[in-house]
Amino acid sequence: MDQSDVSGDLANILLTEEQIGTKLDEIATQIDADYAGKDLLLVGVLKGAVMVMADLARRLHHPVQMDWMAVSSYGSGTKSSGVVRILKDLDADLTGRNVLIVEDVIDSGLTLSWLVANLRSRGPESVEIATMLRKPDAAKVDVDVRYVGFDIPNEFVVGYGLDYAEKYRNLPFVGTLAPHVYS
Ligand SMILES: O=P(O)(O)OC[C@H]1O[C@H](OP(=O)(O)OP(=O)(O)O)[C@H](O)[C@@H]1O
Ligand code: HPA
Ligand SMILES: [Mg+2]
Repeated sequence: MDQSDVSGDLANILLTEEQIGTKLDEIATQIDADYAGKDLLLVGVLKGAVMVMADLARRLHHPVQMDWMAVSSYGSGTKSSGVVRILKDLDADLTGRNVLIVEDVIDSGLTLSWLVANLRSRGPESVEIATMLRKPDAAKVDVDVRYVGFDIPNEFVVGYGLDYAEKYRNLPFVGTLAPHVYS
């Protein structure tokens, strides 16, 4: 998709590519310190976390393994259904592992609270969360998050992995959509 094709669809740019990169540098430094000398398995949640996983993992000075899960609660809409389905499970056995879930956004929190409980039941040493975005005003359940990029307003956002009806994931920044896109 040529980005000029979607520029008319955006109402506002919330986070620039540069702001995202600076924040990832900070989070990577913290993760390196917190997991020094420890095994670490990064679990990316498809598809939204692809960008943050790729950019964060490359900033770590730490030997990590990477695995992926696909769960879906949003389908093609802008509201969580609250029903989480596993579309693709992990390949890795979590027994005794330090797991860091990597997410693009925590909105209602329903996906992550379900996922953390699911992964904790598999016998890991630890399960923590790193998310690029969090919407405090949208929280329906409390989720304990170790690493947060940005707390953002309760608006539907796209870009940097986040989609609306599978579009806009490849934008290098995070923005809100113009109202005409929804109608
Ligand atoms: O906190 P919640 O309200 O549960 O929302 C967060 C989840 O919703 C999005 O995934 P989505 O189901 O849209 O799948 P996708 O990553 O493939 O777009 C996002 O990537 C999170 O996984
Ligand atoms: O704001 C959002 N944008 C895209 N996908 C999402 N999934 C949960 N919240 C969002
Ligand atoms: Mg989505």
